Amino acid sequence: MAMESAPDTAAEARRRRSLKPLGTLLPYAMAYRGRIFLAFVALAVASAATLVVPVAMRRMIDFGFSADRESAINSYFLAMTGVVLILALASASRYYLVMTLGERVVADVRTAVFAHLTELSPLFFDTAKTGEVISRLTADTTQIKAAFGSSASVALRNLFLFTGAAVMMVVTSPKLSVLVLVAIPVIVLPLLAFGRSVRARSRIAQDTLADASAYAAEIVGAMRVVQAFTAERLAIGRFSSAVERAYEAAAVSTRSRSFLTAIALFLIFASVVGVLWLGAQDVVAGSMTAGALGQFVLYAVFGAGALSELGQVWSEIAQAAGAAERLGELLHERPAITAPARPVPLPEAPRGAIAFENVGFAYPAQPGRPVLTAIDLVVKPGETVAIVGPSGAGKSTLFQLLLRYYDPQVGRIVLDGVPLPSADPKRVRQRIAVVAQDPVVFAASARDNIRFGRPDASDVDIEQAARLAAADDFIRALPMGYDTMIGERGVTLSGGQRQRMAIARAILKDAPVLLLDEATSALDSESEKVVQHALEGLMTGRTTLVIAHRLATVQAADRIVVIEDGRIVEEGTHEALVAGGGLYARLARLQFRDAA
Ligand SMILES: Nc1ncnc2c1ncn2[C@@H]1O[C@H](COP(=O)(O)OP(=O)(O)OP(=O)(O)O)[C@@H](O)[C@H]1O
Repeated sequence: MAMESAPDTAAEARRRRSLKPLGTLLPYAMAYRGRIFLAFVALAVASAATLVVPVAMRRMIDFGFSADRESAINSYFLAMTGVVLILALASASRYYLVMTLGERVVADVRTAVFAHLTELSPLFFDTAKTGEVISRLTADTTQIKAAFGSSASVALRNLFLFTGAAVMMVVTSPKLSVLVLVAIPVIVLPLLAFGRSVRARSRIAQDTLADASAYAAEIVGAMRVVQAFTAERLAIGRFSSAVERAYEAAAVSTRSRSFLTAIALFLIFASVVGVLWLGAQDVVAGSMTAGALGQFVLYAVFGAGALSELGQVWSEIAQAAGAAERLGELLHERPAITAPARPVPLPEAPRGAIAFENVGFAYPAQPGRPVLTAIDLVVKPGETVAIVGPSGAGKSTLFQLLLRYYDPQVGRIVLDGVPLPSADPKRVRQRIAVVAQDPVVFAASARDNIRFGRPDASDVDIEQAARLAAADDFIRALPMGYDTMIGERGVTLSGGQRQRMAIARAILKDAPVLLLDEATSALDSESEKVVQHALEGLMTGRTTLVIAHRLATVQAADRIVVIEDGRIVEEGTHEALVAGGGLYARLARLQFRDAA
């Protein structure tokens, strides 16, 4: 990943140079075999046409320029034009075929990686850096596009050209070819040695740039906070020094690149001049025609050009191999939670019966710290259970386990008679509707935001759900009603409005089990009443677990479960628990507004 800035170790460098990871992409490319074949044909034709040009030139020099051969001149030039036309058409076809192939393959890879991401468990996203994942999806795939598109075709074309030019050089003049053969290591070896250090420097430049972008992304997401603390100067200072570091690294890398260019140009052209000089002696001595020398030099230039382009392209392809490797890692990441080979079907006619049996759990990120201990909780179909407890007690974790984002290390959870690990997690989640404390709205229309609850719902269903959730009025008042874009790049909704959207979503989903995480802060008492009313409608006839922050909720619940430090410490009705004078009585006094 471009983000990592660890220094290159030898093993790392070896791995980097291996092209094996590109194999990951082979299946994606092979879906377009026909196009690859056509690209090869175009490539071969273009290379052959290029190689014909020096021969034609030699003939013109040696035989063409004499007054008595006027018609021959005409036909040579005509033939040349024909060759050049073929060259142009074949090159254009190759370019088109190869570039669209790159775009096509990368589009498929992106979709595959994204689809795979949606399958991964929350455990992966607990530890993965969002920026890094996004960079794999965008930057790494772009590198692959370059490799599949331009680089691969440039490499192949130059390989063709180099081989052809080398053969034709030997055919034209074996003696000069031997000289060139001696010159090649003199040119190539220093360039190779120097090229490696240039690559290392440009990698450092890339990494520092990634650091700067990561910092910018973080600040852009938190601009309000930065401004609230008037920390703009601090932010600018840190960003500009990150940018400066990136500039310094880029300047160093560019300096060594320019130096490399100078050396390469000098060595290559000095050798050409040398060969030309030796050849000129032969021409003077009469052992070689001027045309043959011209032809030879042209092939030598073609060959050298091809070789230097191969060198450049090599590093691009190696980079793409690195990118492919990182994408491969992502694609091979297995979700921690999967459906068993033969999942036990949940009983039809869902009842919504939930049982936590002696559940003990610690988040995989902190295995040594139990968050839930010995939780025994049976919730009957249709029952409403309020969960109360201090912050960090483990209330939301109960929901996460029920949704099977994680598996408990001890005990088990049973839904409608089926232990969760025996069932298909997707089927389990289909039976559960969630209204989160801070509901997410997507950058989509209000209608599509609600439709998220049930993708096949009709517009009528959606508006019905919105009415029940007391969201219909405010949605209709939006500039374009249900078609108003909300979320990022759209209308910003208030906390209470977002909650009602989420409730509408849950109503639309019409699942037998409802998980509510009440928000206290988002609502004023007026909208609280509206939301409460909407929720009551939603809760009837469903099994409901609600993390309760409101007195009204706990009073309406069939049962209250009090959690402290991951254990159930009290259980009963509001009145019984207040009378008991335990933790709940204390919490109730402190926590519930208008409790007095
Ligand atoms: N994804 C996670 N990875 C690691 N630890 C977590 C994760 N989510 C929560 N925790 C930890 O688990 C503990 C219980 O968190 P949980 O969210 O269940 O508490 P809560 O009772 O819902 O609190 P609150 O009322 O403040 O939302 C906390 O100490 C928290 O730091």
